[in-house]
Amino acid sequence: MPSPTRSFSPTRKVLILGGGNFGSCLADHLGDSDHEVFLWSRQEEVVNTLNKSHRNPAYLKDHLFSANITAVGPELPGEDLIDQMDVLLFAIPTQFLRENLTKLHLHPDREKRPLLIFVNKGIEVGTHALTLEIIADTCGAEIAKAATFISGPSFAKEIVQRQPTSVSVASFTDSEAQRAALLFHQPHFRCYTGNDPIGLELSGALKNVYAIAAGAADGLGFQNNTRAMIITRGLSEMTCIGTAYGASPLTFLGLAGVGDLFLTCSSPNSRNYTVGYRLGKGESLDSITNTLGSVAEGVTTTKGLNEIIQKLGVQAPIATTVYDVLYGGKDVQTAVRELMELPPTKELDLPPTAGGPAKQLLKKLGLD
Ligand SMILES: NC(=O)C1=CN([C@@H]2O[C@H](COP(=O)(O)OP(=O)(O)OC[C@H]3O[C@@H](n4cnc5c(N)ncnc54)[C@H](O)[C@@H]3O)[C@@H](O)[C@H]2O)C=CC1
Ligand SMILES: O=C(CO)COP(=O)(O)O
Repeated sequence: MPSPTRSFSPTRKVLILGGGNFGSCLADHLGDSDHEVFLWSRQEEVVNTLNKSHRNPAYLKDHLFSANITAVGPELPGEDLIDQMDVLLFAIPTQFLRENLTKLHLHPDREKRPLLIFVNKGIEVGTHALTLEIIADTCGAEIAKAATFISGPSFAKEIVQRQPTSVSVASFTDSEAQRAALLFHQPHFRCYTGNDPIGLELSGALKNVYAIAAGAADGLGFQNNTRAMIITRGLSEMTCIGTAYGASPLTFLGLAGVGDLFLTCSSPNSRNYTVGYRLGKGESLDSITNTLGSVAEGVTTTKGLNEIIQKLGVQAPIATTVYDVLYGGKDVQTAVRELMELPPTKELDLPPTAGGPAKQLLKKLGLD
């Protein structure tokens, strides 16, 4: 039974960039809490239909959206709208974030610019940058330091039905994480704050790769033992990669880590799991991505992650195998057999934390 909404934050003007499943869902969530919400979509039909009938014709089609949402687009909003906003929330897939951030003009002075929140879960192809680094490159270190990230087990489809849900909210700037948490916090949507945005970002991006593996195992017809193995060994790999990167290993035990890993590895509602499932059934990657109708960040993240794994020199056999299946022409059956034939190893062998890519990123942000 959904609980009533309560405002933990005064009414805010919020612009959400990205009118897909998650952007629309969060617009609805904030509209329901009486915030004044603007939702940017680059799809004209989405803008017109949302404004006319509070329906999104492309995503979450069955849902009647909050009347507190005004859709804008298809052009990216200009300073006239942005300057009025208290909050900007980015729900744009990671591969398109840089091109959009480059076009926005944000005031470097904290008092003169909105709170910035990012909810995408991926690693940029080519640069293998996290979102923090994309923000630093496009908007500068001061803005990246104050950016806030939300991640955790949260299917859009279930949030709009007000099913009890919890997420992690992280920023290097505690006050910004608190503000974002209060904005979203509701009796049916709990927010927990933290100060390891690098670990939180890695958690959200990496779990998508393991969701592809779990889906593939289910598609091949394997059952519960196999899925539990992939989730647990996936968590171990995520923690090792994250620790070598310079994140806190504890972050991977939170909602953004094991919470979201568990969710997306066990549900056909996950696009990443679905990609894996269809691969396991023998379909080609091109055919799957051309017909999925929505983004599966794990497909591109697998590429960037593979480069990160090579650079860090950590052992991550499941992630490496997903890369070989997606991009190396390895068939799924052979991939499973080869993984199972690996010699025994220690269950958890955490690498040292010092000196990973996080150190360079912190230096770039002036936080070293
Ligand atoms: N759907 C979900 O339940 C959740 C999604 N996320 C994350 O949120 C992000 C967005 O995901 P969804 O909304 O689900 O994806 P989606 O596939 O439903 O929608 C993608 C949106 O991106 C827009 N888009 C495509 N190309 C673009 C470009 N060049 N510039 C700007 N916008 C562009 C599309 O028009 C569409 O509005 C992803 O990183 C995803 O991992 C995070 C938590 C939950
Ligand atoms: O991240 C998600 C829920 O937390 C959504 O997962 P998918 O992108 O795999 O659908």
